[in-house]
Amino acid sequence: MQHATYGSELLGRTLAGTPSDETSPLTHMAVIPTRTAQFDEWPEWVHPQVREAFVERGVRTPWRHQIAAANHAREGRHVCVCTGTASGKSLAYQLPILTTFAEDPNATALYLSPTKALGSDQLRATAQLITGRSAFAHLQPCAYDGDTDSELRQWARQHSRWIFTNPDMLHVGICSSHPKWRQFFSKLKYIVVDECHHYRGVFGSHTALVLQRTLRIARRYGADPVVIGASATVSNPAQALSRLIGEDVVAVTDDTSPHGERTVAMWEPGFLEGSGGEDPTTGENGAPVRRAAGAEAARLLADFVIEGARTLCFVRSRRGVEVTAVKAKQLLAESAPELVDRVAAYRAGYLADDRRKLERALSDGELLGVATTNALELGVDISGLDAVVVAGYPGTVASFWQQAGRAGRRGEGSLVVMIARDDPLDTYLVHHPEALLERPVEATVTDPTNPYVLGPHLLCAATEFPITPDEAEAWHAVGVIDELVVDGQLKRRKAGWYPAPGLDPHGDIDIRGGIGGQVLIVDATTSRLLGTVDSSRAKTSVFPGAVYLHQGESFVVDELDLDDGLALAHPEEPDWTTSPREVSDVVIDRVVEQRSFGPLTVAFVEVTVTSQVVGFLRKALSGEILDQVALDLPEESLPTRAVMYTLEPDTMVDAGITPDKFPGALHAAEHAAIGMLGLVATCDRWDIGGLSTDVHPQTALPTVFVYDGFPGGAGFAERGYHAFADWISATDVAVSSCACDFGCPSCVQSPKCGNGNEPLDKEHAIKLLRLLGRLYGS
Ligand SMILES: Nc1ncnc2c1ncn2[C@@H]1O[C@H](COP(=O)(O)OP(=O)(O)OP(=O)(O)O)[C@@H](O)[C@H]1O
Repeated sequence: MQHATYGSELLGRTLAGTPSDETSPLTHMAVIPTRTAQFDEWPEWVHPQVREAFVERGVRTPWRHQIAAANHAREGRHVCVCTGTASGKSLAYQLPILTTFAEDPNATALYLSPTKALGSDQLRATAQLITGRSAFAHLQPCAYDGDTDSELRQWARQHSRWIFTNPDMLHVGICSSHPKWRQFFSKLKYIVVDECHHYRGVFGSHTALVLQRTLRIARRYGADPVVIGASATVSNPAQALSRLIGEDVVAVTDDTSPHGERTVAMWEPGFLEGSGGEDPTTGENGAPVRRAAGAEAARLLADFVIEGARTLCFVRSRRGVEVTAVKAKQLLAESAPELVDRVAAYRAGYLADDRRKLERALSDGELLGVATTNALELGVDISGLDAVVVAGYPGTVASFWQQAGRAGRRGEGSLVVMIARDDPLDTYLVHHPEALLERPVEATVTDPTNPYVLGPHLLCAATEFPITPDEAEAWHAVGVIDELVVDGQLKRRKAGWYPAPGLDPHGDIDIRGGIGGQVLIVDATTSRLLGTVDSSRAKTSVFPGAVYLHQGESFVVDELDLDDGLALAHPEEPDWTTSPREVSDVVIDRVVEQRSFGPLTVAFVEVTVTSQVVGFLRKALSGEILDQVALDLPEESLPTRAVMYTLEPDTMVDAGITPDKFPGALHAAEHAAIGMLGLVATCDRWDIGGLSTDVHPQTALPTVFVYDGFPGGAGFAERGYHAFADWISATDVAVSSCACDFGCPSCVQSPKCGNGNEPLDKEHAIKLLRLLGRLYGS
């Protein structure tokens, strides 16, 4: 049994032998104190068999927040429960749903999760809860997703009263054939939207429209379902769920479950030294390179395992997971060979059975350390670990807490270590821990009015039931509908809008992939389908020569055929990674909104970005550049939205930036700002792009654009526009506090720069960012 201060002690032992001066990897430590439980009574309305089921599973008394949320749902209010990981959110929705099932033998419910794996976990938990109880004999909870075979699907439609599915299947397999689901829809009492913080960006916008279509169908069949949202980490939960369903929502946020003391450490790996010590290893343009977060994570994982701490180590990439586990095993082989077999790797693509085995192995102590991708972030009943290592900021505060939340048994201490990667946002966070530890999780950005998302859903909605004028109004869809009418896809009649004959739009929407077609990635040696990639991203991710990773296996792409939507690859494990080089242009199509402050103008604009991948860089795994390879791929254009600023050249000169420094200053400031946009919007740098120029043909001024990498936009640039002051001042702090001399990946270099990170001028970028901060709002 560990004790309350276990986390801090484990950290202390791990730090032994590292420098204690300013080169110490520990940049900050925080202690989150123990919280004791607050209980409530079982409400009168809870069916005795439901209560019995919980008591038998060890839940003798519910926590207060569970009852608060359950009461709202029972009383017919849409509710979003946002309390920590493992705070018993499932009980909050199971209570009202199971009670309703026990009272009404025809009632039905839907459970939605962003991943199939989480859906099957929840289904299993529900099945265990009700097995052998007469009140639920006819419930037949059932999964209905891409893996369900057609016989079972038919059975589920007819017999199951609780369907566990995901937004993709709800869209393509349920809403599209609603007449077959008539009985189910007409009795639909509850819809659970689990892990609702996952529905962000384009995926979130699609899911919002799927949910709104689902509610609409249920109402047409006479039902009026209550929606229960759940998430450990969503900002403004009432608003987040309300955006998804388009209706009012109440929130329950006061977590009354108990947890032990949690120590959170921020960790920054030191710079790599060359073999002689005085010849440091360098990356692009001679920049210093830090020790990789994965290597540092492997060392901590091995250390913690030696200490006997049950540890989960989150690594961003699948390959990183394998490398971290292998390295940790190598370290253990040297110092504690008996522990080598108690470390394992885990990543997406594993089957439910493997997950179960892993959960069991971790909880009974057979395994002590597991390196994983975020596949284990959601809904796996692994909590109560002694330590969690987060190797690289997972992109959102929400994910960070989701991962960190796996540490800590009730009443006992635990340790969370967040290791910074060589990246401006990671660097900023380990030096400004308040921006991670004290900041509310970021607003989930969705934009269901994006015409590229809305248009196809309107077609689906119209084939489900004709769209009424009130609905068109509520979806902010009048303009888009008019265009669909002009296109001949919708017909206007008296009662509303009808689909053109023969229209079959459901299959054209890919809820996850964004917008447009898909490119299939195939192993040409075996004809095996490895995966798919959105066609708009194919040329930057599966260009000829690209190293492509699939579930830990490495492939090199030989051929990309954009017309046929096919990328052919062969298995190969080279000692380098590849990153595309791209040239692009931005044309401003329309200014949506703008603000001017003397010589500074900041605007939210609609743009068309034209880009062409012209080659790629090969980088050694240490970060060193090996060479550049030229490519000949077609030009592409992306209509999207951007936040943009322009500055008068004279003002820049007055601020100490001479015209010869404009390109490097603007380019470096743009890169750093892209890296930091994730601080104000739920996105990472791969969701957005940028362009800077010392004279833009339309503005005739030095201009910087940061745009959404999705047709029609995804809402990220818009957040940047509205949170411009916070975003730019954090960017300024990130760049100026970075310890490098001339710019490195931790501040102004970008791993996806189309120009090989040239020119970049860190010193003048800081002057530029200061100037923006001074002018903005003045
Ligand atoms: N009132 C309670 N008293 C004691 N244990 C409880 C109580 N409520 C739930 N639990 C237990 O806590 C554990 C976590 O519950 P659950 O999986 O519902 O949490 P969660 O908030 O949904 O977690 P996650 O954030 O991982 O989705 C389960 O093992 C559950 O049985």
